[in-house]
Amino acid sequence: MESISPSLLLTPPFQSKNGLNLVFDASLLQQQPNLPTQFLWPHEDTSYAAAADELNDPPVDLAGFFHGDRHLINSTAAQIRTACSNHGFFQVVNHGVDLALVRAAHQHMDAFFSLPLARKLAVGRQPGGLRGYSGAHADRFSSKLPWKETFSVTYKHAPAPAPAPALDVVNYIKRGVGQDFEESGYVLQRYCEAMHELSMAIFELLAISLGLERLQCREFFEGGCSVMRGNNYPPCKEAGLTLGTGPHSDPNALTLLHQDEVGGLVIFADNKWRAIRPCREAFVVNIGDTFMALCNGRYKSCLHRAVVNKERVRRSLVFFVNPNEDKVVRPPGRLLGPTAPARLYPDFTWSDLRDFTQNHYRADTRTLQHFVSWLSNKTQHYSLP
Ligand SMILES: C=C1C[C@]23C[C@H]1CC[C@H]2[C@]1(C)CCC[C@@](C)(C(=O)O)[C@H]1[C@@H]3C(=O)O
Ligand SMILES: O=C(O)CCC(=O)C(=O)O
Ligand SMILES: [Fe+2]
Repeated sequence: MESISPSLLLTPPFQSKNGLNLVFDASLLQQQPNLPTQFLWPHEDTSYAAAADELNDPPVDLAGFFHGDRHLINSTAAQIRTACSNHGFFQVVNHGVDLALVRAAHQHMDAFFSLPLARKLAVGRQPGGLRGYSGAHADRFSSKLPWKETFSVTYKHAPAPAPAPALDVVNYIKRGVGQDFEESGYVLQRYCEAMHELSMAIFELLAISLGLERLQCREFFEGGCSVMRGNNYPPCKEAGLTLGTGPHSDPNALTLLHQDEVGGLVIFADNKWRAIRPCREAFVVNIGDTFMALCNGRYKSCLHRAVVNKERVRRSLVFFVNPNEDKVVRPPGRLLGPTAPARLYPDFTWSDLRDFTQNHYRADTRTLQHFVSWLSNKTQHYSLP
């Protein structure tokens, strides 16, 4: 804490129980002579990311799937099978999502992040919860802080014959941020609906690619509560010493991400860290730990991180798809059986894994393996960095 001036620390009522919290105000932090030590990441985490070559996998074109062309559906599923078996990452184009909606979602997130700090903190994430504002996660961790602020909302899909469309996102934003953000609420609600539709299409392709019934994965994930998050990564003079998001795999099942034109997403593929060149028309798709467990390790959960830029703010929109919290994650019979490998992971529910990452363990590159040992012995103690 010595390197931080008192104006950079939160004062009551915004302080958390565990004492002094850093204020994530990037322009004030940048006036410090050195990057505050809380934001330093180990050299082995920052060095590879900076030197990364680009990954040049061609994107997956979803046009054939949406036109119902059987031949193209099979070749698309084969392309997905290869990408997911190798590194758990691919990008999709011709995905049917209106690019004007994507642009609007970025703009409304920008408007939120431009608010005075006090208004953002008023909708601060509650301990253990997944929605709300967070500045560098400084309320949860005290070292290796990510150079970012995030705003997250939760979204549960209301199936078609519902009596009235669920407006959870609109209501949360109106109540938490203010009536003046009602329009943002509607835009982000529509964005979540579009992401939900796209994720269901991808689950169909994942099921085909695994040799399952086409609707098997889709049905498993219907009714889950997803999280939509805006990440705002301000510029950082000492970008090479910190990270926007540290190395990790996503604990949820599937992640759909849209990065802006600045770039900064780096994934681990073919034994190397590889930069992902931004593509306005594409969504990045990552397999997460829950899907890896569900398919008994056939598909890898993607290791990735985000670097920050020296001059420019970078933004990304992320949609984390989860199963319903009490659904048991167990590979379907077809992925087991006499010729398939034995079970790699025990049964668990998303609520177990969510609880683990929110209350016991900071998600990183080894979340799933630590989770498995924690499950077998819940008294095992983890300390947050
Ligand atoms: C269950 C979750 C935990 C995180 C948000 C969702 C899905 C991804 C996780 C996260 C993004 C992985 C990197 C570390 C993390 C702390 C972050 O940088 O935000 C993770 C999220 C979290 O715990 O809030
Ligand atoms: O911003 C990015 O490109 C990556 C963010 C990420 O990995 C996450 O939020 O889980
Ligand atoms: Fe991630």
